[in-house]
Amino acid sequence: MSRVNTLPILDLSRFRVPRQRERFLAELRHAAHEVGFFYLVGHGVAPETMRAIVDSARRFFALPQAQRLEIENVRSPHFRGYTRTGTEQTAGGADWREQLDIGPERPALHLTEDDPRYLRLIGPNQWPSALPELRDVVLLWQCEALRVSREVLRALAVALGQELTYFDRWFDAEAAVHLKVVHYPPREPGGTEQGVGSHKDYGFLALLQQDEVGGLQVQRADGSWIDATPIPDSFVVNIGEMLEIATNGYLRATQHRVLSPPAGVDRYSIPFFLAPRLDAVIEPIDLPPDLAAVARGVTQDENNPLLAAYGENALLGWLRSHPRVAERWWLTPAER
Ligand SMILES: O=C(O)CCC(=O)C(=O)O
Ligand SMILES: [Fe+2]
Repeated sequence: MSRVNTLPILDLSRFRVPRQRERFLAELRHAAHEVGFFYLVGHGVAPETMRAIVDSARRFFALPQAQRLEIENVRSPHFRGYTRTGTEQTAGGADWREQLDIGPERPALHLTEDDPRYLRLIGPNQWPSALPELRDVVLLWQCEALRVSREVLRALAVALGQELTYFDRWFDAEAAVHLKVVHYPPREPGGTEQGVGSHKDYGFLALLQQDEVGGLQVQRADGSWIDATPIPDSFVVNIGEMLEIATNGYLRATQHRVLSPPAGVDRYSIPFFLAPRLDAVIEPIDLPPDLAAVARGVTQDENNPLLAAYGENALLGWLRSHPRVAERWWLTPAER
């Protein structure tokens, strides 16, 4: 097999043009099966919307630390809010990035002991009082990212021989979103190069807006890395673990990581994650025989078991990546 050096580029607008649709679907199927990662253009998100969120990110991370810490995620049982540099854990190491985690705008539920514990992930966001415009900018961007990623998911359903709306059974548009506004500070002399450690994403798919700096890398099957060099006005899309499970490994959830920018350079990115409902139990898709014949089975990683119930899977990920929130709100005294 030839060795790919760049990620494929897909133009989503071709999905809407009847004459181009079959060809687009074949390319999408190939990219999602072989690499699990691709650039997306023709998505229709206004350049101003993409620019506004990066501007807001710069302004937020330039606030005095005391103002960022007003909305620190340790104040939220729902893992929402600001994470300081070096406190998030991935692949057993600390990530050299700070971020704002934002989910669906919903009130917390009144829960009893008998409810599944992952329902406590539902709850309000925290917004910075020093930058009130951030909320509107982020919620508009979130709305667009949801529209685009749902269209990609629909295209994937068709590419897998299913109805356009196949994935809707596991889906609740109001609940399905999570995004991060991320700042990767420059590498420090003698410091770590781990912007974020190697990992796969949990949900159906991720849609990433990155600035012009670069640093995202995607792992090939032989363990080497491809640079996801920034392409202006594009998103980077990758397959999440739930699609790997649903397709018995026909689609690939690929390991990826970010290397810290060099001295003097800051990187900003906004990853968006499209997820099933928390209570969804993902079942295998009845794939067409030619696709089923080349499904590789689901990769089992003992550090990261793939569980069928999405909410439990997501919760384990949150607990692992944010130990301070876990300790404060989630672990019993015996577990601490
Ligand atoms: O910032 C990036 O380029 C990627 C971030 C990422 O993979 C993640 O947060 O899951
Ligand atoms: Fe990721």
